[in-house]
Amino acid sequence: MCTAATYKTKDFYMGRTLDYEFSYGEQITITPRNYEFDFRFAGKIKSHYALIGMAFVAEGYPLYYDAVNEKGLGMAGLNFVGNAAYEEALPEDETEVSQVAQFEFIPWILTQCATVAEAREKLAAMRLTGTAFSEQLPTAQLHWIIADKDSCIVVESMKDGLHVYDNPVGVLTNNPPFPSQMFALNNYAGVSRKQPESTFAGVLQLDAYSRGMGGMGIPGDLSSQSRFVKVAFTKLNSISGEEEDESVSQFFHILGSVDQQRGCCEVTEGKYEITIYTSCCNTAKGIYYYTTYDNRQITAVDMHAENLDSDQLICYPLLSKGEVRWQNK
Ligand SMILES: C[C@H](CCC(=O)NCCS(=O)(=O)O)[C@H]1CC[C@H]2[C@@H]3[C@H](O)C[C@@H]4C[C@H](O)CC[C@]4(C)[C@H]3C[C@H](O)[C@]12C
Repeated sequence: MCTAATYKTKDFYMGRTLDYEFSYGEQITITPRNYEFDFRFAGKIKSHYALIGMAFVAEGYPLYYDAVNEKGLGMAGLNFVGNAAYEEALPEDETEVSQVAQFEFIPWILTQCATVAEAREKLAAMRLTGTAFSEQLPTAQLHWIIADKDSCIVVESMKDGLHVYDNPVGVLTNNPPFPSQMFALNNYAGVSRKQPESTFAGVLQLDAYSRGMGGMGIPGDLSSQSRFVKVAFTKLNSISGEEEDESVSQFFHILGSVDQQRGCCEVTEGKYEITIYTSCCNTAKGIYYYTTYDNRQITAVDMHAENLDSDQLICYPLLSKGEVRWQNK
């Protein structure tokens, strides 16, 4: 499972949890402006917006899971297994629109678009193909969240075509498709951050017998639908200061509400999904903050500390070993 969320204070933040039972060896990856993208069908882009995000670099190519660009547009891919369906690639002379392989989708949008509005224009003129990166790295079944400080959309490529939905909640998890996720929020219309009132039945006077009963009724399991509801409630009720440290701290608490602990979700015999990493990107400043399962200390990489006019990828391996800060020895 995975969860993505956006958060706005003085700046705009976007991030995700990556829940899985193994890691591909992903790294924080900065793609500077002059790294040449050689798209499978859409040709080369030599000069473009710079990106920072999490990617598995294969054969020198950044296979992004989530990223933001220097203009403040962000995007993340989350599993959509069983529902994702892509187009067959057509010969060039049989289509007028750009064909983009699913593994190229994040760089295709983020190298060229500064806003969600511009991304929408690209989406209206493209076919997303199921082309695999390689035999060893087959097609990933994903859907995507794309956001800037003003709006957020979800893109789902399904058997009946490419859907682009407004996302007023700024949250995405996995299955079912986004409209069903949104619809499920109706079941929680009565939930409140306040202590519950006794409205169960007129003949009964029920007691709010403990503090902390705000949010009563929100699901707590790790299913995708439940995480959607939980993180939407947490994010939309979230209160924090506006400063960077307060915003980043709060963001990790929002995604922490759906953190996945080893042992709770067995995906195959003896294999457990865990939150491998959690990210939070300040989209205005190009800073990628992250924690890992064993390293709860927030670590950060700033894209603007690098030479963004270079043509070489810049990678930082995840610092995944945690440290205890002793106070008495
Ligand atoms: C497994 C990841 C999604 C995690 C997630 O959503 N978990 C939920 C599990 S569940 O269904 O709800 O059980 C996805 C997110 C991004 C994906 C990667 C990116 O799309 C980049 C390439 C794309 C290649 O086609 C396959 C390898 C790959 C490197 C992908 C591997 C894997 O599918 C990733 C890492």
